[in-house]
Amino acid sequence: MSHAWGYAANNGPDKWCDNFPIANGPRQSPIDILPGAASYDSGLKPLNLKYDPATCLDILNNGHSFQVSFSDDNDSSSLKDGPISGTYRLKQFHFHWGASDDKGSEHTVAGTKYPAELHLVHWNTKYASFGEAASQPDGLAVVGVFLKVNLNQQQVAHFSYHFQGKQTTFPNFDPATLLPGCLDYWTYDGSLTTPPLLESVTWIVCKEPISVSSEQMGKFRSLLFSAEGESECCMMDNYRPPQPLKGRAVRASFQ
Ligand SMILES: Cc1cc(C)[n+](CCc2c[nH]cn2)c(C)c1
Ligand SMILES: [Zn+2]
Repeated sequence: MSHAWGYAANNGPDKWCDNFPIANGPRQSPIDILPGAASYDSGLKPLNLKYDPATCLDILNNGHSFQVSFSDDNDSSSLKDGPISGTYRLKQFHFHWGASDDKGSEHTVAGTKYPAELHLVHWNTKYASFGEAASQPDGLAVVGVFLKVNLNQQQVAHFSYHFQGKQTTFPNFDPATLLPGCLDYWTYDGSLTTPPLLESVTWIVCKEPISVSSEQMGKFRSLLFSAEGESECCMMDNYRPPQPLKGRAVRASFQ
């Protein structure tokens, strides 16, 4: 039977180790970030993010989140500097969110959960492809951005791709509009937060959240885990809880 992992009681994060034993590995994500325990590293460079809206391809409800994908056959949309060396190309971004505004982020800050978290997934161009990079310890760099709800905040973007498998073109979206004004960050070595949970991610979590409207959160929660024709199951609480730090250092780019 194929791995039908999800976020329900019968197939959710507590069950993933049955098919993906790395779930209990030494560098799993997300984590609870303790600002007081993070060490300021003056050697960390500012993030150098360059995004070209022309590389934006499509938006897909993949049954676990909705994902906006980018063409990655050149460095038009890429990440350099920060904690990484070399050039990492943007592959996709997606979100994780809760059923209510008191939960939804994957990373937490001294136990604080945000209503949602954006992940911008980049892969190391020292490898031939995203797929190959995803299996290497320095293969991926994911920029995490917390979302907070600001009443009557304008929409982040009009995503409403309801059913699993629903895909449509999504031209000229500029992911830079999703970045906070201040790019101070925490960084640590971690993993994908969904199966296959590969331990290949340099995490870069921005300290400053971005604001979304409560209407936008409502739109997220109107998406469906289920495919057309199946009994409808609203997509929400699609987040993995924090995992043991297991001695890892968390560094801060700011004092
Ligand atoms: C090869 C690969 C497979 C998957 C499900 N993902 C997404 C897993 C994920 C979602 N949020 C954080 N990690 C990535 C980034 C790479
Ligand atoms: Zn994610």
